[in-house]
Amino acid sequence: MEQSKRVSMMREKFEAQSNEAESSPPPNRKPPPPNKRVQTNGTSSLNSSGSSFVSPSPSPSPQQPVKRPLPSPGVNKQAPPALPTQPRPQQSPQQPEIPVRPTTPTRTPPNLINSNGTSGGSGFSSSGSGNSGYSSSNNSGSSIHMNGNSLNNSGSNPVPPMRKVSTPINIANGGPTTPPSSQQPQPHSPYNNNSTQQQQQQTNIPSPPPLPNNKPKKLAPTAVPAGLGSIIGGPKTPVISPGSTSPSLGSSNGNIPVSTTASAPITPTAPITVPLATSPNNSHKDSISNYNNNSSNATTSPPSPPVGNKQDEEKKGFLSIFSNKKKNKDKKKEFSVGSPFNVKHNIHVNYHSVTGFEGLPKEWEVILQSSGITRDDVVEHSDVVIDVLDFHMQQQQQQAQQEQQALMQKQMQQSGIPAHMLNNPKPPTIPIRDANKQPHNQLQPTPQQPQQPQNNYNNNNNNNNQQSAQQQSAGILSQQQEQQLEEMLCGGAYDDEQYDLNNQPLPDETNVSLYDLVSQEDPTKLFGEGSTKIGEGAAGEVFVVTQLKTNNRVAIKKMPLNQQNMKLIVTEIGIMKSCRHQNIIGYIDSYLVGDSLWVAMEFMGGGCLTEILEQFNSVKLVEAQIAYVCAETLKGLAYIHSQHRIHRDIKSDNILLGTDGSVKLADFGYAAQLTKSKQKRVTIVGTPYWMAPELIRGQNYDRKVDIWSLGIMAMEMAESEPPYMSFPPLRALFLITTKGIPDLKDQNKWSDDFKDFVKKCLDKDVENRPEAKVLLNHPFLKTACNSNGLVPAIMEAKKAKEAHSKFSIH
Ligand SMILES: Nc1ncnc2c1ncn2[C@@H]1O[C@H](COP(=O)(O)OP(=O)(O)OP(=O)(O)O)[C@@H](O)[C@H]1O
Repeated sequence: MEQSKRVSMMREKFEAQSNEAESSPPPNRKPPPPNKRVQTNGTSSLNSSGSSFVSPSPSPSPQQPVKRPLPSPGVNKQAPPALPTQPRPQQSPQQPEIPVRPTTPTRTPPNLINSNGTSGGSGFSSSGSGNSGYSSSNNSGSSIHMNGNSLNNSGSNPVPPMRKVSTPINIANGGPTTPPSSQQPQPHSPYNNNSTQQQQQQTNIPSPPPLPNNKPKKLAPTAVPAGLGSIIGGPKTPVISPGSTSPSLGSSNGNIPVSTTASAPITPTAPITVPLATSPNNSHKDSISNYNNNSSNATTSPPSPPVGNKQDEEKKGFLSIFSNKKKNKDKKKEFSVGSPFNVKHNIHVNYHSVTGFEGLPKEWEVILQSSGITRDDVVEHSDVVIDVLDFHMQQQQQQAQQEQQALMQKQMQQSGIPAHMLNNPKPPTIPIRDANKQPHNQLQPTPQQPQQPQNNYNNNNNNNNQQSAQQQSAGILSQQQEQQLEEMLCGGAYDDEQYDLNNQPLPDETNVSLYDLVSQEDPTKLFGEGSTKIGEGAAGEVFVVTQLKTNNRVAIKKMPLNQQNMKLIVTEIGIMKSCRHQNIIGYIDSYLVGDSLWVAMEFMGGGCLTEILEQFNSVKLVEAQIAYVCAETLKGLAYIHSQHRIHRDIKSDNILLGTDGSVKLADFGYAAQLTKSKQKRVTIVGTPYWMAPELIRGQNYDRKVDIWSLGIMAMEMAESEPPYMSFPPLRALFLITTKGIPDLKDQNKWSDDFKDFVKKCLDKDVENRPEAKVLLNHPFLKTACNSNGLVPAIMEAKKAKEAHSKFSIH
């Protein structure tokens, strides 16, 4: 596809998403606290208020030897309902399919962006450093004035300071499942000051929460778009100053009128509508148009197309690289010009014939600045740059969505109406395969889940495949299956058959609702009163409590519920519940408590693998330990892959360790179930540094993305951090995609087997990248220690951590 067109579509999509974001419903998962992965010793008690676990936050230790990533604002853990995904339309103005899952603070990526959304060195600065050719300090070109402002200026910085790098993200490239919501206040936006009374009402006064059966209404086009639309086609339309020359991003074809070129002055009283798409039928354009003009008929003669003089052709701006590729085509674009009102010129985009653009919309500047992508990169890998920018824009949009959702959630809480009831009177259903036995006396089978005995595990009888597939989608294990699972859970021997993909036919999609999955019991009667907070992530907080019946310690993850994360949570617990394997965290049950869902699971006293890696200065894993963790992780992966599931967020943070050295996969928030109708995925989900290239590019991908992430995790264990951690996420994504993964730093330190294992996991050619089951036979894994071999590292890391924390207290 032509670059200019792609840029144009990307912009269109972004603006449409920005609009959606402004009008999208309340938040999903709880935004992450400043410090994730904080182990605390605070205790609290359970109650049914939904916020019963209270635990003092640990004091941050300034003495931590290894800094883990702070949350990256632009890189939000996004949640996909993985189950069923929309294909990724290249030109979709729709929202991401899946709710945003807030970031979790872990490692600290470089923060190249200051509070003004600018950084040095990228050459994209609008202030014109003059070094790169992407900016200009010379305003010899003409200037375009646009009304409105960017997210940066409106208090919603599109690329806020980095908070966390290891933040999982999830971007579905299909349409949004997020119904638009009521209005959001527009903090500090100049629009608020300049807009009409109607605008003020719509942007500043939060509407009451929607009634249960009313689908939240999408904001009228009067909503202030969050993204570029706010600058370009937003509430205030760009006003072209007399004689201005277009620095339009897509000026060559007129697709992306950041500003338009006008051969004649247009006075502030003249209505201007800036089309955001080339298609005259583009509904998004129409909506913007109507918004701007309050009159869909207000059109005037089209302004001249971008000036195609020699200087323009020589422009060196970043986007000209794309736009110049087809510069002579599509110049005759129709512009409808409506009447502006109460116009103010807040943004000035200048174009300098030599140095490029000055005053580009903040979002674009920030994206370019933070990416660290050079002009040469763009020339060489323009497709990748567009993919990465596209990806980044969607992230920003999701970020904005999160913030709005958080606000709405707060309003709902204040109104005393449970968020999940307001947003989601009917529980969402998603297709999952509940292969597990329904918990006793809790769940009534749904119509889609006839309770029939079945054999969906290790079914070697091909004749039974069809029947088995049906049974799988129905759930419930036979006695024999139960037995097999119990053996596995008890650490019994496994055989290769259990990981055979052919033995597990793709399931049909089955709709399962949250209410089908949760227990109706009162957890406050099941667990002891004292609880200790042991962790915190984007999805919620984790506590350890005592199960009264067994006197065992169990972990409870408490996740606030709302419409956005409902699907995600259903996916997570649906998959957890139906996974029974020695290397998968054991699911106990889940409970609805107020507005929250409590998920009870097996407690892993060793914490997560990251906790060892955080103590890298004092605790270093040796190859035998790395091989052991890789092998155990692979067993878990081979198991879930055999069920046609993809974890999609494999990293040290999601590997939990027992004090006995056991290793288990956790956090299935981003897992996906492949089904007969959806055998590949396109949703972009994961955590940037661990993401496979095919996933970053938004291509069809499958379970092999987990193998890639395992390879990154192996490097993480060797070097304490994943490759490219010192780069900002966007740059890292670019490097992963274009350059692949660099070799382990100290080549002499590691065996050939280990290096080969890593290399095989990180093969960019998906076909060559081995399946989990195949990798289990890799010679490197033969060198693994046993579970006892990992225990010392777990204990040492704990000690080191305690020592640091004591040190920091005194
Ligand atoms: N079963 C468990 N046993 C012990 N600790 C746990 C358990 N589950 C979670 N934790 C701790 O709580 C932390 C957060 O848990 P988890 O990763 O599941 O939450 P999350 O909100 O999904 O996080 P993320 O932001 O990574 O998605 C983990 O890193 C781990 O330290």
